[in-house]
Parts: sequence; structure tokens; C-alpha cells
Amino acid sequence: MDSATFILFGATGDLAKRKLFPALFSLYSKRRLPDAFSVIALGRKGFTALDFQDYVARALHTYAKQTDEAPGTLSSFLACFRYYSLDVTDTAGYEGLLRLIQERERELDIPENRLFYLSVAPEFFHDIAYRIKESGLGDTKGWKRLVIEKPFGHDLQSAIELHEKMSGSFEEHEIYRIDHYLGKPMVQKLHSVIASHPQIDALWNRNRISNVQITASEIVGVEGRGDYYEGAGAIRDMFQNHMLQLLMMIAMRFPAGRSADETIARKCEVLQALRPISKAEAALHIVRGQYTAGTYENITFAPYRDEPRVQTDSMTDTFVAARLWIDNEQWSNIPFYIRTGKRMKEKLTAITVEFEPKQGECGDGGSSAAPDRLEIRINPDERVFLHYKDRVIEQKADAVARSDGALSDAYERLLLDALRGDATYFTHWEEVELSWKWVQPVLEAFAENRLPLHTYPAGTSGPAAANTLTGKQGHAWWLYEEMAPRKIEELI
Ligand SMILES: NC(=O)C1=CN([C@@H]2O[C@H](COP(=O)(O)OP(=O)(O)OC[C@H]3O[C@@H](n4cnc5c(N)ncnc54)[C@H](OP(=O)(O)O)[C@@H]3O)[C@@H](O)[C@H]2O)C=CC1
Ligand SMILES: O=C1O[C@H](COP(=O)(O)O)[C@@H](O)[C@H](O)[C@H]1O
Repeated sequence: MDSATFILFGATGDLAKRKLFPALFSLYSKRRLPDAFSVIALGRKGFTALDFQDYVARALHTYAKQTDEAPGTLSSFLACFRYYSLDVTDTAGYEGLLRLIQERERELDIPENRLFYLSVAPEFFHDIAYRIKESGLGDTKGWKRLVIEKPFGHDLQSAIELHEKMSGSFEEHEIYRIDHYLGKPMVQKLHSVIASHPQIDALWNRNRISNVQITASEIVGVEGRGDYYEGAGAIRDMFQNHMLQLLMMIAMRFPAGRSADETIARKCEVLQALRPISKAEAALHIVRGQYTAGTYENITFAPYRDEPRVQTDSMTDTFVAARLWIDNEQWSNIPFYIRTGKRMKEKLTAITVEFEPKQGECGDGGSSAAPDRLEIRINPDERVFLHYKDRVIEQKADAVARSDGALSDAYERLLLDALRGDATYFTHWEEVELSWKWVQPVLEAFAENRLPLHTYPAGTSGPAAANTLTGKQGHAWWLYEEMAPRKIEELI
């Protein structure tokens, strides 16, 4: 991999300490980073280089999985860091930043490869990109890349505006939009799990699949981010990005190889075939909910409306469920059910593919009571179960389609990919635009209160109204308890 400079805007923030430093350190410890690696950390707070290295060390102590690597690893990692205090809106400050980057490039004798990571509030994305260009930071003799965090826009119009502004400073192929769900190992393995198991592969056709369910439930609430969440809700926080990404990843035609262009094109095919819903009919396909007080393992949770910085009459959705149709040859007439929510009874991200009974199986007395199904658990544990004729067979899921089996963390994988210029698991603008296009009428229907806001007690599976979505097609959500395997056998 090319040596490079990692320029981190927002280095004093929450994401940096909890996710980015641990991911970089883990990569460094596994010798996955270039030997000569320079990190320029940016924030407004005043730190000397040594103070900041100490700050990183403390963050690693709290958030990294392990820091007791080979002697000297931590100190040599910390020595990669320099801190520069910059208000990102201050044009003059970028001159000093450029000098510092160049000084380090000379010291380490590394090419002018620069990765700019924007771990700052989205309102700064364009400002920073523009100043990188104007200040000459982006005039490198090597490559330049811009990694940006979510959210990309607040709705379709704001996303388009942001995209147009950003395009003036960086080319699309230089922009790496993070969706950390795409970095999850099981999400990257979906196709190899299906293709490498003949029993699943044989079931993977439109005549056998009855419906697909995608669930991301969380026990946590809004974790002190009430002000952000009030403007987002589950629809923007999870559905428009992570849930639609899971939908694309499971429903796309499997790419022949691991090429970013092919993967992105195939994912876009899914969104293009997604049947649009108008805001008038949103209530038929979407259920929104908000949690009230409830208990989870003897802990009492306050209602959403009592969270700090949340309106007492808030109509924000903390739960969304949807029924979607993909009108293409592979998936026509097969419903996709998606649900995501906060303060539910389990932390679980999973995809369940339910199969139709084989012709002649139904009513023959020996048929299974529950339909056959493939259950792909993405988080917190990564496991694949095939429920087949009342047996539960655990499938091996280590058939990884890439050489990074050892990298278990989404940020580790995505940072490494960005450094080596692999955009396969990043979100292309076209995906962002298509996903906002589908979601936009739903946002409007929510804003106009065209859908009831159902309540659900914290610590439960969400509002009962979500059952109407599946029930209309004669299906039912798989309950988590029912998903627990009864008998496990190794297939191979
Ligand atoms: N935290 C998380 O778990 C997640 C965050 N994200 C996204 O990551 C990004 C960062 O989030 P998070 O770390 O939580 O945010 P924080 O509010 O914790 O940190 C914001 C950072 O931006 C810096 N900053 C703010 N204003 C300026 C300014 N004018 N000039 C220079 N620096 C400035 C702050 O520096 P200082 O404090 O020194 O002023 C700080 O380092 C956001 O886009 C967020 O949506 C995405 C997914 C999860
Ligand atoms: O992006 C986000 O994701 C997390 C959930 O991520 P996971 O990896 O733990 O499933 C969610 O809590 C947060 O609200 C959202 O912004």
C-alpha cells in the first residue's frame, strides 16, 4: 500500500475516539498500514502534539479491544500523530496546515498521497472540501481522497445541493461516503454464504423465496443525541442509509468479482427497480412508531418524549417498518419487510429469507410446521442458520470473499479500503440519490402526519401495527425467540 497522510478533521470528537483511533491502531498493530504513516489530527481545542498523543492513548485504553501489543507498538503508533488546531471556517488556518503536512511528508520521505477524513458535523462537509481545494491542500503530486461520514443530506433536495457543491472540489471517484453497515464482515460475506452452500444456492430462486425480512433492532435509545435524533428519526438515521444498503446487498445480482463499479451498478439496479410509493399511499406500506416508558431486564426506561433535548409532544419516529417490492425478474411479487427501532428488546441485525414449501410438501402430514428459512445474523453475533424441514443447520460463514478475514471491525475494513483506494463498500452518489428519492415521499407523509404514530413500550418488539404489513401478504415477522436455533449441526 502507498504511504500516505491521514488528515483527520474532528479528531477531538466522539467518533474519532470511539471508532477511528481504535480502528487505526488495530490496523497498525496488524501491520496493515504503510510503514511510513502520518496522521494530522485537527480540532479547535488546544493540544500540543504530545498532549494529543496522550489523548489518543487514553482513548485507546478505553475503547480499543487490546493495547498490549508487541512492546513499542503503541508508542510508535502514537508517534505518527501531529495535532494542529484549526477552525475549519478559518481560511488562513489552512496555510499552516499545508505547511505541516508538507513538513511531515519531507520528514518521512513519503509521497503526497492525502486522505482527508471529515469526522465533523455535515454542515461543514462542503466548506472543508472547498477550502481543501482553494488552499492548495488538494494539489498533490500523489492521490487525494475525501472520506465523509453520514448523513449525506437531510432529504433529496439537500443531498442534491450538497453533491453539487462537493463536486466542485472533489471528483466522485475521490469521494468515499461511509456507511458502516457496509463494513460489517457478514454484510461483505452475504454472497459467498449463499453461493458457497449448495443447499442454499439451490433455494435461491424466485420460485422458492416467499419473503425477505431485514431487522435492525437496538436496545439503546438516543444516547444523549436527542437534538440530532429529533431532526432525523429512524427513517433518516437508519432506514435511508443502513437498511436500504442491506436491502441492496442481499437483493443485487451477485457481481462476478470484487469490483467497485460492478457492485455499485448492481446495487443501483435494485434501487431503480424499487417500486416507488407516493405519500398518499405511504400509510399502506409504512408503519411508524415511538417508544413509551417500559422495562428491559428490570431497568425502567423513560419514554422518548422525556429524553433530554426532545420535544414533549415530539412526533419523531423511533421505529419504522416497511413493505417494499422490487419490480425486476428476480424479485417480482416477493415482499421485502424492513424494520428498525430504538429501545427494543434485543440488539440484533439480521436478514431472514423465508422459503415457500416445495410443491407437494404442504399438507402431506410430514411437512414442517414452520416454513424453511435462512437466517443471517449480522450483529452482534455473526452466524448463519438454515432452518430446513424442522432442523436447524448452522452454516459456516467463513468463506470470505476477500483476504481480510482477520479484520472484524467495520471501521477497520473501511479505513483500510479507503487507504488502498477500494470503493466497493462505500456509497456512491447514485445510491444516495436513489435512496433519498424513494424515501422522500415517506418523509413528506411523516411531516404531514398522514400516518398514525403508533406507540410501543420500551423493551418490546415495536408496535403491533407492524404486523399489518406482513399480515396482508399472509406472512409474519419472525420473532427473535423463534429464530433461536433448536438443534445445530455443522453442514460442512
Ligand atoms: N459519534 C458517532 O457514533 C457517529 C458519528 N457519525 C458522524 O460523524 C461525524 C462526527 O460526529 P461526532 O464525532 O459524534 O461529533 P462530535 O460533536 O463529537 O465532534 C465534532 C468534531 O468536530 C470538531 N469541530 C466542530 N466545529 C468545528 C470547527 N468550526 N472547526 C474545527 N473543528 C470543529 C470538534 O472539534 P472541537 O471539539 O475541538 O471544537 C470535534 O472534533 C458527524 O458527521 C456524525 O454525523 C456517524 C455515525 C456515528
Ligand atoms: O449509524 C447509526 O448506527 C447505530 C447502530 O449501529 P450498529 O452497528 O450498532 O448496528 C445507531 O445506534 C445510530 O443511531 C445510527 O446513527
